[in-house]
Amino acid sequence: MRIAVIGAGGVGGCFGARLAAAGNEVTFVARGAHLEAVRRSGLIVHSPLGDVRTSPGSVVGSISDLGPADLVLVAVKLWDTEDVADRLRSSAARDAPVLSLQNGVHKDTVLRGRLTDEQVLGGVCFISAFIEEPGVVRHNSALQKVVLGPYRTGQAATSRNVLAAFRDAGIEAEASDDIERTIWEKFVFLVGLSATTATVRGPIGVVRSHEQSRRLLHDVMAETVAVARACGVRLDSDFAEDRLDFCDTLPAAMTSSLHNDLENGNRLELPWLSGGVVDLADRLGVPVPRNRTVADILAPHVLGRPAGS
Ligand SMILES: NC(=O)C1=CN([C@@H]2O[C@H](COP(=O)(O)OP(=O)(O)OC[C@H]3O[C@@H](n4cnc5c(N)ncnc54)[C@H](OP(=O)(O)O)[C@@H]3O)[C@@H](O)[C@H]2O)C=CC1
Ligand SMILES: CC(C)(CO)C(=O)C(=O)O
Repeated sequence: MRIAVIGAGGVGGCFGARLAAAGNEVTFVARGAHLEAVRRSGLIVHSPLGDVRTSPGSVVGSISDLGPADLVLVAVKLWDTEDVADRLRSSAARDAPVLSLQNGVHKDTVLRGRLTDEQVLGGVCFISAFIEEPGVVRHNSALQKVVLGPYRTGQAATSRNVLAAFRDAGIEAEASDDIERTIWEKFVFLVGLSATTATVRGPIGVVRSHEQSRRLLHDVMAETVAVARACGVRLDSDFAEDRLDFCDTLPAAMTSSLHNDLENGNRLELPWLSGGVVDLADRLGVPVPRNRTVADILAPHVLGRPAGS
């Protein structure tokens, strides 16, 4: 399969390198120092599942340099989604099925609005990975999973082919018959994990073992469930309790990419996490005081470490 991976960072780098190692013709789109390093030496992925190195020729510097593809994976941070969709629309890969592995409930709305409705599949991924230095991605744990599915019945065969490509590459991959709900299920958990680990500035082990931060985790997720239900997504009313039980099964040291980005002084995806919950809630008239407070506390950090801190 000819696979274009837009964004060769933690997510795109890990999944793209595994798909390449399985014999797919993978082309990464990268930029800056990362692009130069991958051009020189290939993309190196250090992983507890085994290290991988891609060939130096497998990267281009712009979406407009892509050739025709059988699948496009989108793995950029959420603020780059509009730009990626616009560039993709005028590239040689414009007709390929598109699967975004990004977080949140907004990304596919953006992609479906700017590309064709028929080409965008739904998906989420579960992994913890980041760019350690230009050309090098570090995969932190054995967790490496995708869940994907069609938004429309006409996409069923494509969705099955993409699922098979992931599985053939040794990646845990599940089919969802209600991908919108699956994306919201991950969102509820992710908003809770991100909000609490970033504001407590500690991993889930710390958050869940203190009464007040544990209640915060529950309440942030319960508010997100209420917003999902107001959007018409069929989540059970006690889904936050279910996710709290799930949080108790996680390794104590686990944290969120938002918390990592905060600690490293990077730009944050907050406007699409607790901030995104607040925006949706305001339109729907759902009270979300906990998410609003989290968004307010972290607001000074959204564009990176604030001057003077
Ligand atoms: N990291 C993780 O563990 C997880 C992340 N996710 C989600 O996956 C998405 C991607 O995150 P992550 O992999 O961490 O992001 P990274 O920042 O590690 O990687 C994104 C890469 O894409 C590059 N990029 C952005 N736009 C373009 C473009 N137009 N052309 C070429 N390269 C481009 C960025 O470059 P530059 O740095 O110059 O902007 C960066 O190198 C996010 O939505 C995140 O929430 C989901 C699960 C886990
Ligand atoms: C929760 C996790 C690690 C799961 O993939 C994630 O998506 C994130 O922190 O961005």
